[in-house]
Amino acid sequence: MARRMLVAGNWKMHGLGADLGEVTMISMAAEKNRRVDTALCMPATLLHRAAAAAPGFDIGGQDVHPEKGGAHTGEISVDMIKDAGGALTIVGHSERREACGQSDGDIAARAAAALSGGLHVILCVGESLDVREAGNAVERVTSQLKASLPADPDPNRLAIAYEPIWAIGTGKVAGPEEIGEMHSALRGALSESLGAECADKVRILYGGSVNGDNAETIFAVDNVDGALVGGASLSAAKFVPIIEAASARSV
Ligand SMILES: O=C[C@H](O)COP(=O)(O)O
Repeated sequence: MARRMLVAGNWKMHGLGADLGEVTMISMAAEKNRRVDTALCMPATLLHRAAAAAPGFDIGGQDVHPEKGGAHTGEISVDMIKDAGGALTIVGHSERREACGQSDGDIAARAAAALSGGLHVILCVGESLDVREAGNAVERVTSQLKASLPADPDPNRLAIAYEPIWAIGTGKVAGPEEIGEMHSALRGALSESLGAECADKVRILYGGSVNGDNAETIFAVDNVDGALVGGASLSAAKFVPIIEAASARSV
């Protein structure tokens, strides 16, 4: 089936109020490219202001806690993201898995809370270089996905992001064959876990050094339904060409 492309940016620990002009410019470009869905996942300090500055697309968080509230220093809840104008959140990013020791079960709980609270979710999976070089990438990442999936997710509000850890922020991009093999395997894993009809609706994004020069090639790969973009999402000059490449695929 034809799935709408989604191009999501992740600002990670970047961005001050002075950078909101970039969000406004990205919003204007998103409004001109309505064939694709566009989103920016912001640091918590900018969620509210970015949502106000970006009527053209969705603003989201970079992680979410499974509980509604409580003594969880440094965390953010579903209601806090929504209250700030957010519509989605990332869960399971490799930088959060590593920094916070999050298990696959933790990720599933975070995704479940976000979906039941009405947010869209981008659930990240990906292998280290060691695993890739040992030839175990597909097995590891499909297992990671199955163990990180929430029960009975709404497939229209769930996207998976395949992010090989060795490609994040390194300038090394997985080749089209590697991406195609992994995305096909992830579609299969979704089908085994959720059933074919549900799996067919879930978007699978690629993330890892995506930029305006390589986006067209990546988006041409089967089962690639968009991108999760880090560094190149920080400026309109670098992010808008990726949105336009997705839009060109969606004609
Ligand atoms: O969340 C985004 C990914 O970690 C990719 O980051 P990158 O585009 O800077 O490689």
